[in-house]
Amino acid sequence: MDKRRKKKFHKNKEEKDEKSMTRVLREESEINELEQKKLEMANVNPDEIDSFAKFPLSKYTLLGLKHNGFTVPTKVQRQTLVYSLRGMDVVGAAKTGSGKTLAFIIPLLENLYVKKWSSVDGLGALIITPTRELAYQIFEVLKNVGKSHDFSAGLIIGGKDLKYEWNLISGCNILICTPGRLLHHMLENPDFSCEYVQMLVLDEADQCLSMGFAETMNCILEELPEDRQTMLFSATQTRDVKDLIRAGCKNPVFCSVHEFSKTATPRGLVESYIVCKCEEKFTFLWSFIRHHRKNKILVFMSTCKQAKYMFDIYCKLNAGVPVLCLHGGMNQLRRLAVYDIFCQKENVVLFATDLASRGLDIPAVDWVVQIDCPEDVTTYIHRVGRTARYANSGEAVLVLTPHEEEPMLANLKAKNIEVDRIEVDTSKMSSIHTKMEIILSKNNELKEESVRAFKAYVKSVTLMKDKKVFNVDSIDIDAYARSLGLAVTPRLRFLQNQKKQRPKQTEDTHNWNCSADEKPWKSKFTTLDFGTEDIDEEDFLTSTKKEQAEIIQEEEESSESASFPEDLVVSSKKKPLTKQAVVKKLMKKNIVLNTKIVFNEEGVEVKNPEKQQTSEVAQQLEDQKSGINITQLQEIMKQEDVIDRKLEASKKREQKEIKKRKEMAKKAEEKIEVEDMVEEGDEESDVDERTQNIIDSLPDPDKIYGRKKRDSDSDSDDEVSNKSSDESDDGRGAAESSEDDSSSEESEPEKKVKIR
Ligand SMILES: Nc1ncnc2c1ncn2[C@@H]1O[C@H](COP(=O)(O)OP(=O)(O)OP(=O)(O)O)[C@@H](O)[C@H]1O
Repeated sequence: MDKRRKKKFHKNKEEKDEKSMTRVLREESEINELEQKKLEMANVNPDEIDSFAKFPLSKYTLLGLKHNGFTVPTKVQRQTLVYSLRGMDVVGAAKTGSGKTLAFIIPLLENLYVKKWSSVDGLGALIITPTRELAYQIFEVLKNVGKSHDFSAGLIIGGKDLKYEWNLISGCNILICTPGRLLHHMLENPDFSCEYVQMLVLDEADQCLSMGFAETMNCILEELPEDRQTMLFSATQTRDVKDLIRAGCKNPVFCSVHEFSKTATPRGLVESYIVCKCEEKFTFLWSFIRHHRKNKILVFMSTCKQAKYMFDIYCKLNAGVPVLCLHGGMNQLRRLAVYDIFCQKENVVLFATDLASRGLDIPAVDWVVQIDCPEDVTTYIHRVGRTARYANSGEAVLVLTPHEEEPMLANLKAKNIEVDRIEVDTSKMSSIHTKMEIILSKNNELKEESVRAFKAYVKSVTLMKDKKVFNVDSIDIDAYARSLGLAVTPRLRFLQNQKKQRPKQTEDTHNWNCSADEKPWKSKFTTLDFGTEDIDEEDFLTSTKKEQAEIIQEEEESSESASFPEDLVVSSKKKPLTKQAVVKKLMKKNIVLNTKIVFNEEGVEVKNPEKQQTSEVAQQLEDQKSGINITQLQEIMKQEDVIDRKLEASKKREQKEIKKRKEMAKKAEEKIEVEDMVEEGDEESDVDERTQNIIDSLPDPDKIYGRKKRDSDSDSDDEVSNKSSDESDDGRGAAESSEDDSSSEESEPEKKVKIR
């Protein structure tokens, strides 16, 4: 290094040191100031704080808040920050969309800052939340608001190689995680340490502490140091002291912001319900979606299988609005991509399970439709809370069956939730059962999906805890199956078994066909009549028939013939094969019927391995340290689509080749048959010639035996002739085998034909 460069290097270093020194000094004096202000806050009335600047917050946090447009704190933020900033344990309860995320992110950043937490100190704060989408959303808020701070944050939500995450998360100061994945790291990663964790946040605390996560959470909580600050947040907060003790809360301040509010749901939310029979739900949904095509709609269903089926059938039905689905059966990339698309689009329908019911902050959702009755009031509150967030308005409609109506309304009323009944304009309704049936009759895969959706729903009703609301006997099983497009009602073994076990008495009391006196609510309201179809729908029906025919043709060409050998595809003309016959044929052809199902470490089924193929960008994403860039995700989805298309194209090419080969083989067979016939003709003349030659070479029998004797020996002549013919057969065989040899070199299909 020459002198000049050395000098410059030293000068730069000095400048850097000076800068960091001033920063350290400035931060230190700021921290002292903040500590002083925090002490004064004990006497402040939180309701009088009308700006974040009035809180003892660092410049970095205030900058982050300002950049993201947060200047005035919400009620839950005001009420909780006065305690949480002083390091106290807080149990926060506030309506959905009221800003609870910032209420825990701000104290988390501030308290680490005041403790001068740095990379060498390791993990300082943990945020645990029940779903991946929610964890991702919190991570984004943290990234944006904490931009000016020096902390490193990580997202652990599964779906990535565990070992790869080991080293990466060891340097993180803040971790946002789902319970399962966090425990995975705690158990399997020797480098992972929670020894110095200063703060624990449980978002959607009641769910985190619920039965479903009980074991996992207990293990996690055992590993955390007792001397820490704990913050619990939820719209439906737990009040169970046992839960609070389990979570490690010490003298927590309970901030129930909307405790005395008239209703437990947001002010800008218009809530209503409709009553219709189970089998009429999908007609209602179809008409609702068709009449709200310009809106963003979130439809909640009970099970993954229903959400998947609804999405797939709506893709075929063409509702005139983009449709999406979000459920636990999807892989992480798709889930996050769907979530992002739904956030961005203005008119779109999302079929989702309760996976999407909690915490998701989706902008501008116009409608929340609960096509299946929620499990309980808590679920209801979270589902409807996906609309009317912060200062916005929104609408929610709950679909109840006549049986569910009375008990569910009573449950809602008990929690201060009033919903108005709306009568549906039946003249604008049209049935889609027939359309669904047409599609299913030609699409086996979809039919199977429909069966699965049917069974899953009935099972879910059977398993619901609240037996007053949910009664499987109130469902007209056959009619419900029809409403899903099924021509035949699938067998429900679990229901039959259950019925066998149940005493007859209870069955009778819950019977759907009970007398009018036993159903007081039924006499109050008229049942919906979905008889009339509007013109719009009529047009739709004609157009879809054509489309359906095309779809059917395509599917028959691509899927069926591709996956089954020709003789197993039952054509309409042929006699249908029995199940046993199909199985026998499949076994003969060495086709494996039961395929292995592979699960990943998260317990999620790994679908078609081809589908696991990821594009380059996807692999880059896998290698990322933490967090998911949504623009990158979109890019991945595009590239994945290209790969999917290529795969599809190559499959089609393969099918074409197979078809071509078969045709060639057939032609070759025909050609050989013709040649054989020609050969036989030639040979016959050869035989005649040869026979003639032999006959010619023999002595004249007339000369030896006289005319009479020869006549009586006509049989032996035949013998000679037969023998010659045998010889000629042999000769033909030889000729053919030599032909075989030559043809085998020339063309493969011909050989196949010969062998067969
Ligand atoms: N102080 C604020 N000023 C303006 N907007 C805010 C403020 N605080 C939060 N918000 C906005 O309010 C919306 C809802 O916030 P958040 O997601 O934190 O609600 P939540 O109470 O956690 O809801 P849920 O119970 O459904 O999880 C977000 O879009 C957020 O950006």
